[in-house]
Amino acid sequence: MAVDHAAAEVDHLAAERAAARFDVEAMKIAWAGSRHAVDVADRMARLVASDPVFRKDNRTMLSRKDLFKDTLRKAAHAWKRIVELRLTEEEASLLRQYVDQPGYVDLHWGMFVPAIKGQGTEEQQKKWLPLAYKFQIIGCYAQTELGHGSNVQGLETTATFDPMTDEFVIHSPTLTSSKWWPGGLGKASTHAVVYARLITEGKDYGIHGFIVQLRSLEDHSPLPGVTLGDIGGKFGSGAYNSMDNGVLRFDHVRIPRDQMLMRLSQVTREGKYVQSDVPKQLLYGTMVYVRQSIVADASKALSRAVCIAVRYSAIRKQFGSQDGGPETQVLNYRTQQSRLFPLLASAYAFRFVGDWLNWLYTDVTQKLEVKDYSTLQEAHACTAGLKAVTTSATADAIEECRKLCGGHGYLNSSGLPELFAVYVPACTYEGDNVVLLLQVARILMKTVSQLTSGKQPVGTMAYMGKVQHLMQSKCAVKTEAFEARALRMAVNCAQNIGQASNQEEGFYERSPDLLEAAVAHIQLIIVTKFIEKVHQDIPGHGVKEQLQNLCNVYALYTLHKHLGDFLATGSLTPKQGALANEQLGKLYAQVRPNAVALVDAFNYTDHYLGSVLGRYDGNVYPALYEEAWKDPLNETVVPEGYHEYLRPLLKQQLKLSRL
Ligand SMILES: CCCCCCCC/C=C\CCCC(=O)SCCNC(=O)CCNC(=O)[C@H](O)C(C)(C)COP(=O)(O)OP(=O)(O)OC[C@H]1O[C@@H](n2cnc3c(N)ncnc32)[C@H](O)[C@@H]1OP(=O)(O)O
Ligand SMILES: Cc1cc2nc3c(=O)[nH]c(=O)nc-3n(C[C@H](O)[C@H](O)[C@H](O)COP(=O)(O)OP(=O)(O)OC[C@H]3O[C@@H](n4cnc5c(N)ncnc54)[C@H](O)[C@@H]3O)c2cc1C
Repeated sequence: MAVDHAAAEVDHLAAERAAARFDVEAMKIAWAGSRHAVDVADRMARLVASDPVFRKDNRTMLSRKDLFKDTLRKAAHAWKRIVELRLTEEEASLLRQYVDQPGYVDLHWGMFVPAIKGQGTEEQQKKWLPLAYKFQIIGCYAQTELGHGSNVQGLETTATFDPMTDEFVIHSPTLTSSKWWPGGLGKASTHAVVYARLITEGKDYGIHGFIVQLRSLEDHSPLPGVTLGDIGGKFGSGAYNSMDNGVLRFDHVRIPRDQMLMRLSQVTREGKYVQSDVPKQLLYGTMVYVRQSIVADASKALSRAVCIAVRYSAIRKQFGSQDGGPETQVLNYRTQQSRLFPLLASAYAFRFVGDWLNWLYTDVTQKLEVKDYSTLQEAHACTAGLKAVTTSATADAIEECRKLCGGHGYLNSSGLPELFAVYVPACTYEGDNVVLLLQVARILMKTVSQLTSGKQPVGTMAYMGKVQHLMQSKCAVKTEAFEARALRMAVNCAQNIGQASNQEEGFYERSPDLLEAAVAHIQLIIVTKFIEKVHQDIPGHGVKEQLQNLCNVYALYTLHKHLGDFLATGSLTPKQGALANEQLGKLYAQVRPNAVALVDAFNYTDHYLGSVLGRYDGNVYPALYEEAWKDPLNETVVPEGYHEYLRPLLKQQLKLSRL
């Protein structure tokens, strides 16, 4: 009798869900942060999923032009719904997230508005923010240039004050000074916050922000002296190609003096440069804000990929059939578990560290308001380091999830190729990950150098104050091993740098080791924040136990992967390393029956997941089969080009064979 495999697969997910040993509804709350957060996210996700304008299953088949127009349409429709339904800021931001298509609105809300809020005076905020809030202007963040991105101090665009007219003259003096990359700039934005070298009274005062109008509010044409366009197609189909990353050149464009963002410093009517009594690093505040939100996004992207891979691994069967019975679910293979479960644990780890980072950011912002700058360095180190570590891990993990799904993972309909293509630039934008880790390393070296002077490190560096203990002990406790590893790596670097002829040369020579020391420090933060989370009161049957397991998986997997560091620094013995690996195997066995329910707790709709492999109902094979027929190539049975290229070839071969 023929077996209906498709029906059997659907039952399989039901069986997986029934086998879970914890309360999934309670885990949804632990993941989202509160009952309210679950409810509002659920409502917004369903609103988007049920609206045909937000359809995205055909996205990878659209031409660039159609894709961009589709993005404009979705953004306009989203705004219409936000206004009609009088959505709150929280609801509106979730709605945009679930629309799930990069576009100019991300930069408008994510960078243009925050830049004005952070760097504009109250008066400037009063003038510009209402326009931005009502979409009477569309803004982008124009910092990076063709020749300089990482090195912000190296930007070349100039803003020269003209006291005769009380204006700044914005100019692109070279090809390499062309603004290059800003999202939303290419086709949509009417305005930009432009970063340029401020020159007044013949002196260059370095990089400052200016609000510059780029396009007419009447017909969207570029204003005189402004040349701009899109920089061209990007990696992958669909993916980030919905975004109009742009190029922009200025030919002596004049703006009123009061369009310089003047919260951090001012230029007077006479052209005098006046520095406010705030640290100049606040110029980088928008980047700090976005870096912390990128950490939160890492857990979203990673959890989507993991959700697809876990559900599909429960459906997919290969080998192991006994007497014609069913084959083995690939999720039962130990290798599949050892590749997949650390990624599941990382999704939870990044979620919780992201929540903590959001708290830290809010705390720093409140302190800044009362001119307390004491935690600015901590905020910079944590946002930069966590952004780098979580995005690199997530990009690698999405690709691993694609491989975990075998051949079908390579199909666009699996959702994984597009997810990877959209996600991978996060390793570069908002600070190249290596450049950001080197910032963390600089702060680590500074902290180590201050240890001898008796200055007690604070915040996430506080563990370095236990230097005497951590440099000597063998570590029995997990966190202590992570602390010892991070501290010893940093101290080793500092000692090696100390032997160089000068500090900068030493830093340069030792930069590969410094990167690893920075990663070790950041991984310690992630492990610590996960442990702190599981020590909290977490309601719901079995929820705390599951999170404890995942926390152990994350810590032991990280330890296993970086065992070389732990052994080389003497933070663990080889025997401890082997025991940790043994323990990891046992933990995977505990995760196994709960895996499907643990990804259900992310509470993603099929629309948001965008994957035939990750469908909630597990009905993978009929969906894959159906999806294939939707490809434009299948619109005709005989392909276009047959008469031109295939038929003559085949006829020719036929003639030759008759000879
Ligand atoms: C919810 C909404 C989210 C929406 C998000 C939408 C996502 C859309 C997708 C993509 C958007 C992408 C946008 C972009 O990419 S915008 C461009 C981003 N560009 C960068 O990130 C550039 C990276 N480079 C830098 O940040 C800097 O150049 C630098 C690497 C930090 C070096 O700067 P600089 O040369 O000035 O500084 P030094 O290294 O000499 O350091 C001097 C001291 O300053 C301290 N420092 C540096 N940065 C900061 C900071 N951000 N905050 C606080 N302090 C900082 C540094 O530690 C030094 O301190 P010291 O005490 O030693 O003097
Ligand atoms: C999709 C996307 C969207 C973007 N959106 C915006 C936007 O909206 N607005 C905006 O202003 N910009 C935007 N950017 C630009 C982005 O911020 C920069 O690309 C990023 O900061 C990296 O800078 P870079 O391109 O100059 O890289 P580079 O610095 O040229 O990096 C090249 C290589 O050099 C290495 N490197 C650089 N400096 C050092 C160093 N000191 N030590 C060791 N190695 C080093 C890097 O690790 C990297 O391997 C976007 C970029 C992308 C890809």
